[in-house]
Amino acid sequence: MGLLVDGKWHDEWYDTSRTGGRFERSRSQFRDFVTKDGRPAEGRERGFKAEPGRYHLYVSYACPWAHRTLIFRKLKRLEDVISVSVVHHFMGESGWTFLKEDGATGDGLYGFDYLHQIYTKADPHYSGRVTVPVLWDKKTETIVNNESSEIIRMFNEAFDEWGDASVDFYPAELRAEIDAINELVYENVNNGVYRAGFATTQEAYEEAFRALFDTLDELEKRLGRQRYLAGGRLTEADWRLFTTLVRFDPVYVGHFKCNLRRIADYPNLSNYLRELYQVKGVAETVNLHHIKAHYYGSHATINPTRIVPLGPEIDYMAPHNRDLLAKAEM
Ligand SMILES: N[C@@H](CCC(=O)N[C@@H](CS)C(=O)NCC(=O)O)C(=O)O
Repeated sequence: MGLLVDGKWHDEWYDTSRTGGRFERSRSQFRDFVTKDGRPAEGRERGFKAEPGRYHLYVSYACPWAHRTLIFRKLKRLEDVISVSVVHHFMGESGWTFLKEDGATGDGLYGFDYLHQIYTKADPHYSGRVTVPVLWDKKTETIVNNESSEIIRMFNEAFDEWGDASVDFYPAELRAEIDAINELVYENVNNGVYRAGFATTQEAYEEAFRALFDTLDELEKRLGRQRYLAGGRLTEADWRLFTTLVRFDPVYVGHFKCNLRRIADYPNLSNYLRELYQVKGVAETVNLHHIKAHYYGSHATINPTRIVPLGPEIDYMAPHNRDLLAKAEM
């Protein structure tokens, strides 16, 4: 685990000394958009035109943020349009690597050994964390964007000429609702589990833990009234929650000490999780081996023995009861 400073790799764990033991996620730095016409998106500098075969995605199967982009690529039928490389699940002193074993693909473009080489190829003076996902432009050989919430917005519409235009996870009439849910879920759940797990003081841990379970309790109630987070229609908000829920019982309960309740203890959340898992194509994007091996194996400050627990036994393919709640007409 480390970061680049002016293009040089430094092996360093997160510094929580100036934030009272609180983990603060750093802001993603590459923020341009691929657009249908190639003009820069509002407020962004560089323009990138949507073209089949031009873009490449670097992901980890372990990472919940990268997982969002894999789900969108799959459900928008972009697998032949956007190519992918999968990093190895172990993130050690060199950060994410392209070690080609155990389901990792290696770097399909340059044959690099480390993901940080992709960042310095884009910007030889880059300073900051080297994270997945990365959306790479093969034509200009640079990083377009390394912020998952924006990459999924591009996948949702920019490539519709080649993908499935009938699928829209961010419909205009639900945007305000989706944005509000995203904010709550990002802060307290998606990032909340990390804030609990990476906290280095009791106080910081408890703060994150309480906000996490208060929010899960609230979501449980919401899902008792409606089928999906924004109502009767499956949206981006659901996929963003899904990638945390699917990792929760196998990893966050134990490794990140998020153990007040398991998702299995929440009837609505657990049925909802199974429904999403069973959406055609989604199970193929979930790699529980990479997920468990990454967290338990890579975070030596939290799990120094690096032993990966064998349990729990979970059947995400077991039937769910969400048909009891109406699905909106699409
Ligand atoms: N805001 C980013 C966060 C991505 C992120 O933090 N990814 C983690 C893996 S789950 C990572 O690559 N961490 C490496 C590091 O922090 O050094 C996004 O959503 O795309």
